[in-house]
Amino acid sequence: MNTTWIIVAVVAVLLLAVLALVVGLQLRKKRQISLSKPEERKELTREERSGNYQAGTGFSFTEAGGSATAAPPREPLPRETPRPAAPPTPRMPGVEPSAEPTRPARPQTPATPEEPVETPTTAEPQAPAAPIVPEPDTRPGPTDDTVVVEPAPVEPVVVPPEVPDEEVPVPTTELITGTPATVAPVERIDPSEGRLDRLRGRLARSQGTVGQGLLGLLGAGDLDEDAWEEIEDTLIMADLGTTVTQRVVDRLREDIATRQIRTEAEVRDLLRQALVDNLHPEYDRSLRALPNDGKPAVILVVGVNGTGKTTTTGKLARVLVADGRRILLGAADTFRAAAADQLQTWAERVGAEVVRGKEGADPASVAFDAVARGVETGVDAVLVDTAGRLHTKTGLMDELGKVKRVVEKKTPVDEVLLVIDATTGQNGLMQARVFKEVVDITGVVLTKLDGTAKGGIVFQVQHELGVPVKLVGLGEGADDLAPFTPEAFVDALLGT
Ligand SMILES: Nc1nc2c(ncn2[C@@H]2O[C@H](COP(=O)(O)OP(=O)(O)OP(=O)(O)O)[C@@H](O)[C@H]2O)c(=O)[nH]1
Repeated sequence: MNTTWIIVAVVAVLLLAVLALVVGLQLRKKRQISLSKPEERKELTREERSGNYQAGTGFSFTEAGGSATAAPPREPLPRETPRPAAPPTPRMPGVEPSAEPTRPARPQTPATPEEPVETPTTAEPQAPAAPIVPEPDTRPGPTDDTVVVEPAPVEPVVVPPEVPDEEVPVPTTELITGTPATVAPVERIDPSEGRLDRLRGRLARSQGTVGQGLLGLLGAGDLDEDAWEEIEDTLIMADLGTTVTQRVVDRLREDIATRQIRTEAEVRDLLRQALVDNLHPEYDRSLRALPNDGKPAVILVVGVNGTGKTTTTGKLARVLVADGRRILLGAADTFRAAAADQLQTWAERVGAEVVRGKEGADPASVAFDAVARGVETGVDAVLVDTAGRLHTKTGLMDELGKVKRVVEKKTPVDEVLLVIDATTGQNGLMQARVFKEVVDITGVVLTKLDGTAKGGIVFQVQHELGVPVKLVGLGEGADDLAPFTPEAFVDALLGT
């Protein structure tokens, strides 16, 4: 009897062990997702391999109006992205690509900038609280702080600042030369419409690492914990940051589990959608660059040294001129004379006036004069290029705040565009945080996307600050500026 019971017990234990083993194996299998490879993998075309940053849209400009404020508060991400309506197609003459403008050669050292000596932080900088002592001016002509330069200068006129305010520097003589009439552009400008199409391939390097890495992992077959960890690492390496990375991965895991996804193509679609949705396609990315109520739109271009502010200002001027707009450029970078020269070259090429200050002049004064001049001459937009400044230097950031406040004594600032160099990665986010606090940025221009294997900083800046990326720089060429669209960016990233 006893022996029988023992045999029964042993058999029962054995049965239980086998059962546990089977259940364990089933559970493990469930956690792994096997993707079936498509029967025949379609060979990518050359264009598809080359980055594919290709939205067929043009730039979107809207009327100026009211003070520049940051983007609308973030809302919860929609699960399905509604395709945004195509922005209105700008008026464009049929023109041909132009050559790149000549500019003074200078070393490109964004990380270690030629930075002005910081002004004292205790008091608001007074007129010319010059960071450097200007060289004695031996040139003939005006000795004042601000001049307007035109292709064909005429009789000088005196234009005093209109707003008596202690913060508005009151120069003794403010000399402005030139007439408001602009001349025809000296060169042809690339049409702005469909520009992304023509710039396809510039993100090839990004695609090479991020896109191929992710799709390689997702398409490899079993998606176990190790694979998900690798996917996370790839996203973090691409500068998406931990929060956005987690959101993307969680979303992917959930979708793959609940939607019975089994093919590589389906996973690719899910990845694309998760990335696009995390780029806030709902944000308004139009530029307030059109006049309102007879007053020009005012755009301030800010950022740290060497990110591409002057180049972006020049490129944007070209887009607006190509769109039939009259613009005026303000060279409020009074620290680096070459920057004002550079802007003047851009202005000459598009036939725009430029108001520039002498080296060491108060940038707020120059910016004010530029805007006053633009209002007086009835241009459509005034683009003010400011000096590069490290976000860590309080004095310089205070100076920038003053520039905006002073300009607003004359007319509201409609856009404050922060130019971020995409190659600087995480640092770009820190810059954005500080600049947003000081001047309430309304949009980001992400430059040098053509030269980086990352670019994921777009996700972080938008996610954390709620500020839309509005434009991207995709090269040094005069027309290598394009509107930012989330779908095109993700397609370029994934190489689809
Ligand atoms: N590859 C590439 N280079 C760019 C892009 N945008 C600007 N650059 C280059 O970056 C360098 C710096 O550009 P600038 O426009 O002088 O930069 P900045 O911010 O005005 O410089 P500071 O006035 O010194 O602060 C130049 O060599 C530009 O040609 C871009 O989108 N792609």
